[in-house]
Amino acid sequence: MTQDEFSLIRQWTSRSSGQHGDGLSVGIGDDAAVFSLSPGMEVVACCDAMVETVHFLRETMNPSDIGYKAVMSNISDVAAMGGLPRFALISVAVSPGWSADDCQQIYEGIYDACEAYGVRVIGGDTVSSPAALTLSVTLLGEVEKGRALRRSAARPGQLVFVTGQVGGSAAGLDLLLRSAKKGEAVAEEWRPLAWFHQRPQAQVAAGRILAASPWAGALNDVSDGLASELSEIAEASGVRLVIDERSIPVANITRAYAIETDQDPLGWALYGGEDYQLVGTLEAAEVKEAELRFAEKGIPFTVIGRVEAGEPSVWMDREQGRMKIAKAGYNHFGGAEAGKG
Ligand SMILES: Nc1ncnc2c1ncn2[C@@H]1O[C@H](COP(=O)(O)OP(=O)(O)OP(=O)(O)O)[C@@H](O)[C@H]1O
Ligand SMILES: Cc1ncc(C[n+]2csc(CCOP(=O)(O)O)c2C)c(N)n1
Ligand SMILES: [Mg+2]
Ligand SMILES: [Mg+2]
Ligand SMILES: [Mg+2]
Repeated sequence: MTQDEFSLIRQWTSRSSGQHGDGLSVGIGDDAAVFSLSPGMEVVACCDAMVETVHFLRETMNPSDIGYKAVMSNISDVAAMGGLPRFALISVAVSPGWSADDCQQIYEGIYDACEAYGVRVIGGDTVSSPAALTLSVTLLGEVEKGRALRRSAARPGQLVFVTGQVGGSAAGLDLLLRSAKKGEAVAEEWRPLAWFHQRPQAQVAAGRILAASPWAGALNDVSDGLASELSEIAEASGVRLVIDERSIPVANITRAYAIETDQDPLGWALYGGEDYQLVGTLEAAEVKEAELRFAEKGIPFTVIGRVEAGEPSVWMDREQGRMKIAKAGYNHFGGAEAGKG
């Protein structure tokens, strides 16, 4: 870095300059930001970090992808509460090897994600780090008082659904790592898989449909893999979830890549993670209404199973019979078998 901290911050956050109004009374440039929410709303707050070598490598993500995805994973957590994302605080720890221009690119990605979802960057922190660039985002959103959607609201008799498609991000990571190993660019035909990994899109509109409905149950977002997220719902709600293997939505290109590389797309869907789709439950009697609401917004919506009374657990019906799904998936301290590679 050739510039000082303060001029760097000004440069990186230039897309925030001149912002005020819409609830924001003090933005970047003071000791803290000051804002207010819309009347009748309560705050939804979350934070998620991304660490070099754990969440990304130079080979798997461009700097702008890193910024974009750090914001998107947080917007996804707000979506998983049924909330509307509003404001972001960005903390960046820059290690040697990352230039001012790399950081500028990270911020371009941050602002691209924020602008696509109506989020304002209102502050953050900038520090140096001896190793591993780390980006931590705090997202503040809002939801109508009492309407937040919890993991604990699944009830026997409800159906289990997922938005979009799952397993694509893990397939993309596999593709990116294989290409990097060979020292080659990603083949044109598989490029969409890389985008699933680098540029996921949080399902805010889906969360908002659910928060407004009287038929929504539990909700979670897919960061660690379907198996892990479903297990969290089962545990928090004290119910058994039974999933039908054939109904899990996996994109055609993900299936084709699995065949080409002789891998299991179901493994990516269950244990891969980082798809940032929403998975949840809803009243069975209202499934037609739900399908209509999602179709109106062009959001893919698939019923994948049902909620039953029983020991908190997740089961999957397959051709070979019913099997129990372990709470495996990405786990930061979970050892090799827990989906870390
Ligand atoms: N270090 C921490 N201190 C306090 N609370 C934490 C900490 N880490 C996680 N939590 C809280 O634990 C709960 C679960 O967090 P977790 O990170 O598992 O969920 P998530 O963010 O949806 O998943 P992911 O991080 O895989 O995207 C959240 O309420 C979160 O705020
Ligand atoms: C180089 C590289 N290796 C592995 C992965 C996979 N990965 C890392 S963190 C995570 C779960 C979500 O993170 P968190 O739980 O912190 O929100 C997953 C699936 C990756 N993205 N890049
Ligand atoms: Mg988290
Ligand atoms: Mg989450
Ligand atoms: Mg996680």
